[in-house]
Amino acid sequence: MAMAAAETLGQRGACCACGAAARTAESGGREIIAYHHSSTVSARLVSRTAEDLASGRRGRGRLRRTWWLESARRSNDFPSSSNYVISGHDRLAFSSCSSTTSPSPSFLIASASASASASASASVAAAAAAAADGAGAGDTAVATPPPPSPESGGDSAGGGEHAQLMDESHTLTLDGIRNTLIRLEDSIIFHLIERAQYKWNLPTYDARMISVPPHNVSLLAFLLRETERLHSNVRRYTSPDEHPFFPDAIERPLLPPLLYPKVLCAGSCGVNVNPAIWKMYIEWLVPQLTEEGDDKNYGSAATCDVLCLQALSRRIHYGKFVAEAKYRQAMEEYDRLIYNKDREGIMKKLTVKAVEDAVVRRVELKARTFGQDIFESGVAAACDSEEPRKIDPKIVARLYQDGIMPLTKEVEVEYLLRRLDFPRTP
Ligand SMILES: C=C(O[C@@H]1C=C(C(=O)O)C=C[C@H]1O)C(=O)O
Repeated sequence: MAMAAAETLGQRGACCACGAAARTAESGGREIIAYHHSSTVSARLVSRTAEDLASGRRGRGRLRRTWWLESARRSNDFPSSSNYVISGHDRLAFSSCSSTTSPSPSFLIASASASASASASASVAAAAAAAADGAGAGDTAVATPPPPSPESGGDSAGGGEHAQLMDESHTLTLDGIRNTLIRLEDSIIFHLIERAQYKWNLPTYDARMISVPPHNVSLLAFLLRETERLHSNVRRYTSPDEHPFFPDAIERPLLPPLLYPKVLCAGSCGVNVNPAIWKMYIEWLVPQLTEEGDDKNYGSAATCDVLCLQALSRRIHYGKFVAEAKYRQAMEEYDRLIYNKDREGIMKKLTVKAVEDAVVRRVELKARTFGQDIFESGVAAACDSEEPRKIDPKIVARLYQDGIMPLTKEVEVEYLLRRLDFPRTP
């Protein structure tokens, strides 16, 4: 079927997945990204200007149309000049590969010329990311503007070469990612212990009690926003595991861009559950964690809050890497669930109850251990004693059980639902 549609377009190209012959049509400033992908084949048309394509610059790509070949076959709705008017500025690529067992997720890009393929790959991924933003997101998953693109690095102050980080995408393993999550537990618990030394200090969170100009927001919102703005200057939010709470505050980095290995699919930057993390933290966690009342240490409390929120966000959005690793282990099955938009089925498939139980047991023990005093004699209170701790271990266990893990899984699901629309950049 793919071949038939490709022949309708009547042009030539090559499938980067398996080297099979492919068909493309090209004539200018728009492009269709086509890819075959395990059991599904799809084609996407993303509009970009001819100038953007020619310069390899990231344009404001706009998703025009997606064809799913499996459903297209049923409805006779093939991407052809009869159901989409291919203008003089359209470029189309369409994989003719009929394989249903591609070795890895991949896609085919119609580049302006064969020699431009490398930069075109990057810019098409950027266009796809931009299209993801335009598509919007669900209740908890809020679209974040993609970080300033490495391709546009010439504008950064400081100049210099793009630094290419080691490409470790091929070593992405679930065990490796789980180890990172375990290490992040330590950071979260230590930050919570720091915050717990101050009282609740409600005025820190209520703009009616302390309102900071110019946006007249709460003290915490002000401090976090300004922290993010400052950190964006040193390219914090160009890292795929960092997500801002205030995307509108992000500025262009002063440092030249780092080129991160492309591990996640291009649409992943559209998944940002920080609004839900913020709500959970302020409305549930802080009141549980702290002693009720007001000790006037609003600035100190807010400083701790910033570190807690950033650590929570990092851990929860690591779900994208978890999802990618899980996807690579069972592509065919996930493809089917994603294709059917089976949110519940995806959630069921990625949930590992035994791992979750172990996480809850471990974080409770860590909180019990880290939250005790070490005496000069070097003898700490016995781990299982009921000596008061700097933090209630049961609250940390509940935080993971009812907050962190459900949100991590929400990120995993949202990421996977975008996984076929935006394949991993090769
Ligand atoms: C993160 C994973 O995915 C899910 C989420 C978990 C978590 O947030 O800790 C634990 C197990 C899974 O249900 C994983 O499998 O490790």
